[in-house]
Amino acid sequence: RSLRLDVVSIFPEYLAPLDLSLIGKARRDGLIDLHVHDLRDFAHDRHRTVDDSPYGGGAGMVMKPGPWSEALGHVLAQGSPPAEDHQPRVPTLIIPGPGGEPFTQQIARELSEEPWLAFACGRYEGIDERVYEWAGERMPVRVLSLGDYVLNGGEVAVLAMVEAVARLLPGVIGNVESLVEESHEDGLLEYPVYTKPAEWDGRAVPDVLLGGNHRAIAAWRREQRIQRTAQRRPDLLPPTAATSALSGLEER
Ligand SMILES: Oc1ccccc1-c1ccno1
Repeated sequence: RSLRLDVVSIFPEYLAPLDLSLIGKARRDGLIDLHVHDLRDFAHDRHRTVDDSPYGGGAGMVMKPGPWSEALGHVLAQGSPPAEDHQPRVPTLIIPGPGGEPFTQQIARELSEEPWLAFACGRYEGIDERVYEWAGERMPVRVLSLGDYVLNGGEVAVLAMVEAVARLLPGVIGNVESLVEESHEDGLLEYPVYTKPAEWDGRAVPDVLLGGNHRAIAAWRREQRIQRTAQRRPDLLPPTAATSALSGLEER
């Protein structure tokens, strides 16, 4: 199964890291087909203008609708005529933004099932609202946020989302078992990990991990995940589990 990715940005070189390491190998292996488009190629005035001052006043600049509709129209055109292997003719468009739905591992899993994703990287104070309407009439659109903080643009968010999605594709990650016991895979944070030497800086590795009792190791790791989640991310635990896990901590 291969994933087609289209990214539209005024800083296409920002997406260069996608050529490296895992994603780069996945591209060379044909698992990912990445196309980065420069939004300015779709701004036809002499200065290739992509932004202008906001109606209603206010600070900053807003990205103009025209170039976006041309760029996204160009992306859509890559899907017709219908691909011979019955790929859907439209991508799911992801628009990163601070006001979006929180991007989670669950959403990464959903997106990794899609054959075609497009990403629109907004800069400045955002993209003219009519672009969201225009796009929503032509393809599924999801506005997603990496977290509750402000970036200068969507490129960093796209790098993170593409990595989170691509690593779930079969064949991108070598050992698939590492995909199972990681943070957020089943709603819990990951357990602490150790490697040689068995004693370092006067600090020992928990005895249970040095023995061969795999049942005891699995139980210890499960307990660590629950405790660590209760300490750092009680919001991930159902209320009763959070308090009982924490009360277990207080007694120690
Ligand atoms: O702050 C942003 C500006 C543009 C595009 C995305 C973001 C953002 C912030 C958090 N997640 O995405």
